[in-house]
Amino acid sequence: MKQQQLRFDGRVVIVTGAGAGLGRAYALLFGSRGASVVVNDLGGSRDGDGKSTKAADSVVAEIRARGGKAVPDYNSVVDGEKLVQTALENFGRIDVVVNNAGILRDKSFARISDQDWDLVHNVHLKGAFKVTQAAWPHMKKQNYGRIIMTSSNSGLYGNFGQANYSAAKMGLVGLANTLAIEGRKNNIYTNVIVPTAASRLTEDILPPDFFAELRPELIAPVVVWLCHESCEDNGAIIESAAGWATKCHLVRGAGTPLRVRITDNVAPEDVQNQWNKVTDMSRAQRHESIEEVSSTLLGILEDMKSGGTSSSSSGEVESVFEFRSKDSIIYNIGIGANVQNPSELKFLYENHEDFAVLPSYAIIPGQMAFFESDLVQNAVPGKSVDLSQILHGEQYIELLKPFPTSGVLTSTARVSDVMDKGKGAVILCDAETYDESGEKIAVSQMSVFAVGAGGFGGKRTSDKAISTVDPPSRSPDASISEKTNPNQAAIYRLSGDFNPLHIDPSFAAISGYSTPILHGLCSLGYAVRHVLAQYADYDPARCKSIKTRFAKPVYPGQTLKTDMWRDGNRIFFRTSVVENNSIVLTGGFMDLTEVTAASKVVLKAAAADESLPSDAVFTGMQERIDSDKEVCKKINAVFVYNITKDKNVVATWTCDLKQGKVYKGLPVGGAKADTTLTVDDEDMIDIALGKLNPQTAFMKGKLKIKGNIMLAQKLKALQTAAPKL
Ligand SMILES: CCCCCCC[C@@H](O)CC(=O)SCCNC(=O)CCNC(=O)[C@H](O)C(C)(C)COP(=O)(O)OP(=O)(O)OC[C@H]1O[C@@H](n2cnc3c(N)ncnc32)[C@H](O)[C@@H]1OP(=O)(O)O
Repeated sequence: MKQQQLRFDGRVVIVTGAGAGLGRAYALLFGSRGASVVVNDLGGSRDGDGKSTKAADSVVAEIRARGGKAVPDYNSVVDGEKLVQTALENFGRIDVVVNNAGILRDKSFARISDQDWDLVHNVHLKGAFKVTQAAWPHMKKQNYGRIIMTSSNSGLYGNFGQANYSAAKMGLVGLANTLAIEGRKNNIYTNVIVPTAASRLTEDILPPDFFAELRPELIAPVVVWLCHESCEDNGAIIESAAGWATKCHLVRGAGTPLRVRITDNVAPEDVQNQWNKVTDMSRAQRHESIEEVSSTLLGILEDMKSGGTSSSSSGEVESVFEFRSKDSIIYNIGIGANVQNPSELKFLYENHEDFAVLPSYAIIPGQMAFFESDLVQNAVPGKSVDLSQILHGEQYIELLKPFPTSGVLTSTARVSDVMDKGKGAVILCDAETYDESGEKIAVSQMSVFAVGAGGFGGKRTSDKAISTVDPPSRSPDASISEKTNPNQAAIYRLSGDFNPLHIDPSFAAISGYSTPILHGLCSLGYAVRHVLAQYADYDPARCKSIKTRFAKPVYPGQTLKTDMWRDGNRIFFRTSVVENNSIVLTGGFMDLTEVTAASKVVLKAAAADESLPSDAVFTGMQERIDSDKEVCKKINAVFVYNITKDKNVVATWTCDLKQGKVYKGLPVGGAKADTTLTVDDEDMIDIALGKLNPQTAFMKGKLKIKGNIMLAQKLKALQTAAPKL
């Protein structure tokens, strides 16, 4: 379909300084689009001297020659009401004002005379004010108006020799900002154009070949669009040149408090200490209004009143983590995986049919995001956290999918809260990790204990903290002991935590340790292996979530003993150092997923199914049913698994864990992987318990099927009607 031409029939447009250059190009384009144009030009020279009717007349003649409507106006823009009068007398209304007229009086700052200053300001700033103000009541009355202010990169960025011009041009931005607010309710929109054009103002300033590409005709369409009734921008600054255009914004950094409490004063030294944060633009943002800016200030004051939380901690960073099979193996060795244990070969050999990375590896991408940013360093209000004094305090990880052994993952990370523990601060570091398809695969929370960063008047507890859980009071159900290698920290650090605390004796001494200590995540990795060995047949896919507190340091070479208690799918654990009997990991638990037994059966069946493509992938439970897993857990009955190729579901299995049976649903070739069944919870339970026929549920409108999947096939799959495996 052909796009409709943007027309201005019945609209009256004033273009100031329209005798040449940009103004002429605007006037001609408006004229060709049906507008009645007031071609204003005083006919003066580039620096504002002299007068002539020639310039305006010739443009009017051009417009008329092309069948358009135009009248000349020879007034100075400072007499704005006269220009508007010309419009009203000739065309009876005024709809659009393009403030374009301008002159130059370039001199280095010291040489600018009062006259140079006043003339430039008169034409650019006062002229725009006068013409616009004269048009304003008419626009208000008709409830319609479009205004353009012309600024310049000289204003936005400054330019040697143009102090008077730069100031006027930036003044026009301020004028437009406020007119955009005042005119909004009357449908009067004001925008700013920042052109770089070949004009008589720039002809001997720009290099000739560059100059040739800066035709005003390439900017005129941008201005004309901004003035059209269908353009909804108001208060925008649009830069354009050479057939290119972009929006510009003023932005503001995240900033930082210069004092902790509302009762504190600010000394110049406080400013000096915080200067890096004051000038940090890494989290700069555009603010839409003065109200928005004021309300952030109110929030900061509220923080100060409550003794300071972390207003500077609201930022989020994104980090990309690329890893290969080799990195997975190095991590597995780093947490003690050992070829002498045949069950662990799959963690050390990339060609093993069950090659896998241990599940605590899912913590690493999120942790790397914090290492790469200064989120932790800046988290405590009024202080810069000393990174030589941080300890890993606690860790939580939840795996939403089995973790891959290689790939490119993206993590988002933020400080979610900061607690003041007196002698230290506990910084809650939350992260989410996504795979290449954008699916969230892990959620983590790292607590960093910043020794010496407490006492800032913050709160002691946080509802955002994920709690540790004490084990049952009975004796452990099982225990595994294992000696770590004296090189354990030296190996573990190759997985990305290069904190010298774990390798450099002099650095460890500064932190008060006799020798470098083991990474907290290394000790945790040992405990994770112990739990998997004891309760999950070394299957990392069975790990759903892990939590622990690092209560005391561990030294490489020490023996770690993990005591474990089982309560359903929750395994509590506590780890101690055998040599000195000190408890080093407390409040630990690992939640195991229930469905893995069924997954295994499905995988085995899929592998034996010759009708499936050899490169089909097991993608786990269907998305929707996965999100209903609490329901599934309650009934312990039905899970549906998909086998996928190229993101298309090629086969579905249904597992009835209660009956211990697995059925193959009919292949549903062509269905998209994100095709989902949605069932409300009660019905899901009833269907799973066989009380409700899915067909009936569907007929009652309770079972909805989205996507292009064949209905009958899908229902059959859910009914588990296909032959048993
Ligand atoms: C930029 C990226 C950042 C990446 C960070 C990770 C980088 C890694 O390289 C660092 C590491 O791996 S360090 C090695 C692992 N961690 C450790 O060895 C720390 C061991 N823990 C300790 O020494 C103490 O618990 C200690 C020193 C932490 C606290 O002991 P105490 O000072 O004696 O505290 P205590 O009097 O027992 O309690 C005071 C309040 O603090 C809370 N708390 C205690 N231990 C905590 C811990 N580990 N984590 C979180 N909070 C903890 C207490 O609950 C108490 O608070 P409240 O009174 O409100 O209950």
